[in-house]
Amino acid sequence: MPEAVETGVPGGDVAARHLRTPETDTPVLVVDDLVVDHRNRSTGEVFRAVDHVSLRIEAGQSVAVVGESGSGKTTLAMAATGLGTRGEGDIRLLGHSLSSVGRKELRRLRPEVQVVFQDPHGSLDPRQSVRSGLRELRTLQPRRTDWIDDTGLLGRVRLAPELLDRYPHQLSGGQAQRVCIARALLMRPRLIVADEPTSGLDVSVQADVLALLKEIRATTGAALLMISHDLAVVRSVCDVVHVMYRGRVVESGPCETVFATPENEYTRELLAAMPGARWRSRR
Ligand SMILES: Nc1ncnc2c1ncn2[C@@H]1O[C@H](COP(=O)(O)OP(=O)(O)OP(=O)(O)O)[C@@H](O)[C@H]1O
Repeated sequence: MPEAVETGVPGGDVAARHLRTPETDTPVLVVDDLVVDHRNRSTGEVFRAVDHVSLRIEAGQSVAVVGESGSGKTTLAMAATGLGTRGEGDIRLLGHSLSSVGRKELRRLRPEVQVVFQDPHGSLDPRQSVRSGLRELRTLQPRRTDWIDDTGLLGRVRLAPELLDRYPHQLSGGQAQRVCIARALLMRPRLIVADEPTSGLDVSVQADVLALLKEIRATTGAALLMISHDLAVVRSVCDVVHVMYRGRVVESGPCETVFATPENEYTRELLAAMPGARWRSRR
């Protein structure tokens, strides 16, 4: 069941009310027995990056995939959202199976998933000002994006309107990531995938960006799939965690349970080795 989420939106905020997605019982994402192989271009060797993984994200839920570098988190997220190598297994996005959906339907579904990447500057076109980048999105999706103007949108991610005329190289890492989040928000997605959204940022702005993602989830009702190696980040943002090790999900459950009483040896090692360990020992 989708959880009840307070919008926290002031009464007069028409744009925010329009933004909020309708509650629905259809899970945003269901991944069933996904297998993704990568082939090494020079040796031809096949490497199994995702090995029979299943997971489910309900409407409005906040789900994390954690694991060390190379464990297959990004491959899983990209395949599961139809944005990367598809692999084998069934993936249902908003109730539509990606293996049977037609091109037109896929085009309609695409904007429902927005990805925020680790490197905000790498995600933005260096030749486009913030304003012209937003204009391009509005041209591509006029009806989806007409709920708010540029100034209002930047306000939602706590950026001053003056930044509209800046180019990516004129933005700090934190500002650029907020622009990326604004671009995602503009599309009114049902699922936001955040792939290590704070690991390229100064420590001083990491907490602000996480707080912003949490707020956007609460005010829009969008589900969140957070990819991270940082357990402290996951704990502060997510309800449910899946722990990945060498392409497999080795443990899943509510964050509080998995972090307090990890059952898998690898999860215990992660907790001991990562910043989350400090959090646990402080409790
Ligand atoms: N396009 C590709 N071609 C070949 N191998 C790939 C490709 N993409 C990823 N891999 C390999 O698949 C494995 C999983 O990579 P993936 O990026 O999904 O892991 P990850 O857990 O997200 O790691 P990181 O946090 O470092 O991004 C790694 O060994 C990686 O080298």
